[in-house]
Amino acid sequence: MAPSFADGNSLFDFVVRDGNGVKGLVDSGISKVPDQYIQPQQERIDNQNGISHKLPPIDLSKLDGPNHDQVVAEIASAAEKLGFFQVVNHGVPVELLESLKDVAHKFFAQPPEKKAIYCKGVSPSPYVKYGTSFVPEKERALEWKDYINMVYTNDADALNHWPNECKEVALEFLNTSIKMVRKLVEILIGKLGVTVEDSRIDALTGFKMVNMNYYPACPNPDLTVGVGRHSDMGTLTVLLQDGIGGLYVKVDEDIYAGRKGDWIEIPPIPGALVINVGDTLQVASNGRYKSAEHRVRTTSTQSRVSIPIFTTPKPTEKIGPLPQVVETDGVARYREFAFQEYMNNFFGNAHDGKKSLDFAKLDSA
Ligand SMILES: O=C(O)CCC(=O)C(=O)O
Ligand SMILES: [Fe+2]
Repeated sequence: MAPSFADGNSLFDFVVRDGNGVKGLVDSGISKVPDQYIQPQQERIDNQNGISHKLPPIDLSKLDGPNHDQVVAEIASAAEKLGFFQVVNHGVPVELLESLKDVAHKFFAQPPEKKAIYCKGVSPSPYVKYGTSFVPEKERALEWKDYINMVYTNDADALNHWPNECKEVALEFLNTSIKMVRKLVEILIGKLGVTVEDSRIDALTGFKMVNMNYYPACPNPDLTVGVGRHSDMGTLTVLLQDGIGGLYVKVDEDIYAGRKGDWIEIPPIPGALVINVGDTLQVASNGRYKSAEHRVRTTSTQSRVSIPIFTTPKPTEKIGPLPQVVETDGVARYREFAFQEYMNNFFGNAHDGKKSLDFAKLDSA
């Protein structure tokens, strides 16, 4: 029977506090979205006008052949302009991508009480958190998304702490992706004209987590968002999306004539992974690479899953523009900060586009 949410508090308690999530809300039999999910007009996503990102995915196997330099140039150009690109032949087995989507669906199909054990404050592990929306306490309108977040420290911890339903596949995804991430960061740092020892690459990617996002089918997709406008806080994100679509990126540079400020869809490509630049890489490159503002639409017909790996510095790491880049540019556009401070600011506010970067911006930015 559909629960009655006489006031906003009881809905919040049901969805957030008791861990039923949006999935629980939909399963309770609602026929329209509750007011708490209705986005202000300017945040709603009109999918009629969207254009699709037509650039072909970058074939990473070509890094080992005669076209190495051209592929390097494509990667750097994508990171400078859109901050988003797709890759194939990335070293992550394609069958693993299928298993990941399956286990994500299986995890969220469990009864709420099986997932709620991982809610913030009660989770048996500091490495696992299940939740809904982004920071529900701070949001004007909630996001139509449930998620599980798994922090990586080492393989043994992951196998001991992460949920049984998904730990093996999620760990293999992380371990195979991380090799590609290191290669991409090396390439991007190299293209800045900087020689950075391995340790600096470790510093930029020393903290890793895997999320599984679940977006239930939504009765009013035109009123809601799956994820609101934001950029990711870390260095690079590797994202597996399923075939449903709905991931949009804001065009910041004039890469599509006259399209600056528009949103373009990153279309699902079977076997491909999506890579996007996060705020940390924008800061480290002194603004040369762009963290991409992105958001996710909901659909009325099917539930969607996505599985991102976030690579970020360790919380204790000091982050700022790389000194050699500042020297070349003649100006530092961002200040130095401990990454923990950046995280506190990021998770202390609702999603609001690229506002997260204001925390580090200097007047010269
Ligand atoms: O679901 C997606 O396609 C993107 C999710 C996302 O942007 C995030 O989890 O930060
Ligand atoms: Fe994101």
